[in-house]
Amino acid sequence: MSTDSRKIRVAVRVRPFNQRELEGNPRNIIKVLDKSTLMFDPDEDEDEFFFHGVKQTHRDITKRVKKKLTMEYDDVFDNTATNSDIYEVCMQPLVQSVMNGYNCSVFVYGATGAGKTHTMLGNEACPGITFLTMKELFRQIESLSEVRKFDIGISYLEVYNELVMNLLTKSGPLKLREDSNGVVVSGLVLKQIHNATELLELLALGNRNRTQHPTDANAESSRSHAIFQVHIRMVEKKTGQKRTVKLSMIDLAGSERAASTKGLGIRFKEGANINKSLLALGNCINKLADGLKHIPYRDSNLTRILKDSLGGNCQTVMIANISPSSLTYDDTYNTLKYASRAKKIRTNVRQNIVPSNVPKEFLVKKVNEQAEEIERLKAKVADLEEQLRKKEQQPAEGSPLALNETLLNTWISRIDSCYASMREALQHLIALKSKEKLLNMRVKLKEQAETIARIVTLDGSHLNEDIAKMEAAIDRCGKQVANQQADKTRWLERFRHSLRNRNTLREEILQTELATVLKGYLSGKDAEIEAIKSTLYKEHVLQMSFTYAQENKLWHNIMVLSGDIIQQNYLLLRSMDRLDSVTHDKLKRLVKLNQRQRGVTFFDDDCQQDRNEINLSSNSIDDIANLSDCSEDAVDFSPDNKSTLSTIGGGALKRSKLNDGSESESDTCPMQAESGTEENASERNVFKKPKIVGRTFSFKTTTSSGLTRPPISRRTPTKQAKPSVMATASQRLKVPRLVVSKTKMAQSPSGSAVRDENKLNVSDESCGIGSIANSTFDICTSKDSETESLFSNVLVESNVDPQVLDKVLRRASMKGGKMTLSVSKENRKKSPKRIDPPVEVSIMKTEMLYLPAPEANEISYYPYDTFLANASANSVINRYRMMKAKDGIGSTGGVVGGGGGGGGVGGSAVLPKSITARAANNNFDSDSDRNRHNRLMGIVKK
Ligand SMILES: Nc1ncnc2c1ncn2[C@@H]1O[C@H](COP(=O)(O)OP(=O)(O)OP(=O)(O)O)[C@@H](O)[C@H]1O
Repeated sequence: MSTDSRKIRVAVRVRPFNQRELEGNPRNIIKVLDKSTLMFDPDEDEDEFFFHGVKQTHRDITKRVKKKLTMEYDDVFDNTATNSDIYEVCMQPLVQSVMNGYNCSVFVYGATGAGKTHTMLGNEACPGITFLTMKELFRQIESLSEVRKFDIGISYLEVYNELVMNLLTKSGPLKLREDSNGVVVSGLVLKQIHNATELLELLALGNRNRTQHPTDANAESSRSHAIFQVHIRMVEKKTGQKRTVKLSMIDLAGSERAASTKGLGIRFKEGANINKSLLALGNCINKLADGLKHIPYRDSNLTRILKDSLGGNCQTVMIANISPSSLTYDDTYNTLKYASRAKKIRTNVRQNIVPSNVPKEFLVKKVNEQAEEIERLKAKVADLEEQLRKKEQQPAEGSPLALNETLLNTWISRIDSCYASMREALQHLIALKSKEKLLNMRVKLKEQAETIARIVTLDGSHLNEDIAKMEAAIDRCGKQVANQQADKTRWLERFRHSLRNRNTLREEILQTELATVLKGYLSGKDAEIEAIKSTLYKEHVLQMSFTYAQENKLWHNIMVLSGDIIQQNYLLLRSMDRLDSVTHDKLKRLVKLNQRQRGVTFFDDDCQQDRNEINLSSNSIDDIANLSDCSEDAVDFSPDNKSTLSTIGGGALKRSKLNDGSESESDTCPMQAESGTEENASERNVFKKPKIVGRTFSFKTTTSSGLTRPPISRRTPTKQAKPSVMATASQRLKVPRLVVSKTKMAQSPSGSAVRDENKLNVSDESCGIGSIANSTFDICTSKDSETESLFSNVLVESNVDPQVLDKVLRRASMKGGKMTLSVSKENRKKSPKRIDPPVEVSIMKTEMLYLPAPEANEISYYPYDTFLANASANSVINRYRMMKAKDGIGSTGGVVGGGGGGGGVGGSAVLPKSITARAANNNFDSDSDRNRHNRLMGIVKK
């Protein structure tokens, strides 16, 4: 139901001079200028006056100065206008509104004898607007009778001396009350009419009952306010929609001053009441015109009845009747002023639709339709808002930001394509290497089997045949390896080519203004490559482990069967007393070997050379399983690259099984091949597997050149006060170290005592495994919480029986900067009390945790997830926009959060600033904060 705000339509009707006025030769004070304008108190038309033939222009100073007020209204009717004219202009539109369901009202205002009743009721020859309106109303009702059902009831009231009377029944006074529909006259019974003729009869009846007294101004002066109301109820036959409307036609009593009526006694009193109600009406009109909220409708019964018409849900027309005679100068002037004020009043009009008789189904349907409409509009609004938001976010075409984004997208697609080709080459290369390693391992295992087959044969009849089969299988493996060499070389070349492209691209990017943003993206791409590599390594190791496990199972069965046969033969020979000393010795050695396998094996220094030989052999099982020679580490961690673009920690740690750092494979690592200068190689950080000195638990860092590297603790911003240490640290890979809490003198191969703080001396052979158990080692000499976190996930490898080792590992714990390896009493009982040769234990895996590098040339390590999240082109663009917004682009340190190393890893910008900042200060509120930080920053080295 729409509500419309409309002004009151104000018309002014000027009646002709009546007989009395004409007799008094009055002056015309109204000059109608056009259909909406009149002039009040115009100049008089004067005859030209000539004196001695000369026109006299001087004014008659005895005459009053005229007001000459030009006033504008909606309609102005001069003295020639008929009631029909008034009806057509003012009332016909109202009739249409009534039929559309709007309340309407019209009231005539003016001094006594101004023509109000004439306008409203007229006479037989000239019917008033009430009759004409009702006639038209009935005509329209007739034409709509097919689709609507109408009920029409009328009431005719008068307000006389503040009393409300029913003119049709001459009963009263009636009381007024207000309900939701507005002001209602209590006990008012509507008279039903069916045509305009019936109306005329009722109007005549009502007028006869109306209080009238002759005044000086009007012989038939109406001394009351007459209110004629038509109540129409319309019901749509099809839908049941109901409308109830009210048309009010009000003939007000004369607004003249009491003096003009020259009334005395009762006349004076009624005049005072008339003026009181009209004064209240005037107040209401004034306040409504001023837009005030409180309107004093209750000041009089007239204003209470007119409340709807003036300020409610009603289309209202006010017809101000005036006399042109100068005799009513003041009354006319007041009427015009009121009319002008009333022009400013606005009413809120709405259709009075009451769907009370509508079927329920229809209402449900309507409600559903409207609910759908609301949802549709809501979705549309949301859609439009989203479009608007996007549009606002989009940089204007041609703006520097838009241009830079175009450039950024170009760079991103170049980077994507470069890394895609690198990824493809890497995947093929690693797959080929993995296959080659697997084949080599099979060859090795078959050779071992061949050796055993030559020994374990029943009569030698099938030996040659079996050996030939094995040889053929070995040959086939060898051929497969040879066949894929060409492929391997091709993919290696492509990989190297893509690496060169990447390096060139990096150099180019560094020259651009977008370097700061793109460095982070590049790092993310490096992380992707690293992640792919890790996945492929994992698959390779799983495959190798499976093959190895199958082989072990076979060997286990062979050993069980062999042991059974040997036992039986031994007992047989002994019972026959045929056991010679040589066989007996062999059996004793076998038993001893078997015992050693169950216990812990210690290697003497004498074994070191053999061990090295094993490790150096490209055919060793360990080496075959190791794919680390496909690593890109050497490239990423060369000093040169540190100063440009750092990569993530995939290459942070390279563990070599070689003491001298040389590669065991004939084909060098592709990554190393790119940047593998000798100098770089010497700087490469290699976790060297420890030399075994007695029962030494050793762990130290060396360079590949064999030089012992000074222990490097993780650099943190809090250590920036030590520039000498930091300068070294920033150039090198940060490697944690274990330091023995009570350093003992280790035995060198030559027997001389060597002090090595990086080794844990457990040479007390009386302890055996028990010495490892419950041992506590300090983590780094300078204990600090950060170094501790470096070792938060330590795995230990040993030559101890895997089952025992496993039990030890399960009890390896870290607490307060100490690492404790412990076995339960139960396990210790099972373990041999004394073990010879010595235990070899080395750190296999640690969880390496690094903080972001605070300086441009620092290497930083970030978790894959962080980089992968950062690797999307969108995120780069978003970051770029963010930076642009902060005006930080182009500045070296503007992007990077925390340490602010612009030349470092841009990826750190994705870290929560609070964390990086606190990390930079090494200032964590709690352990959980530190752990959270470590999780964000950590990389598990595998
Ligand atoms: N436009 C008109 N044309 C011809 N005669 C008119 C016109 N207006 C009024 N008259 C005549 O003027 C006389 C007074 O008019 P009317 O009774 O309508 O005045 P009124 O404003 O109703 O006065 P009151 O307030 O005292 O009732 C009537 O005889 C009426 O016929």
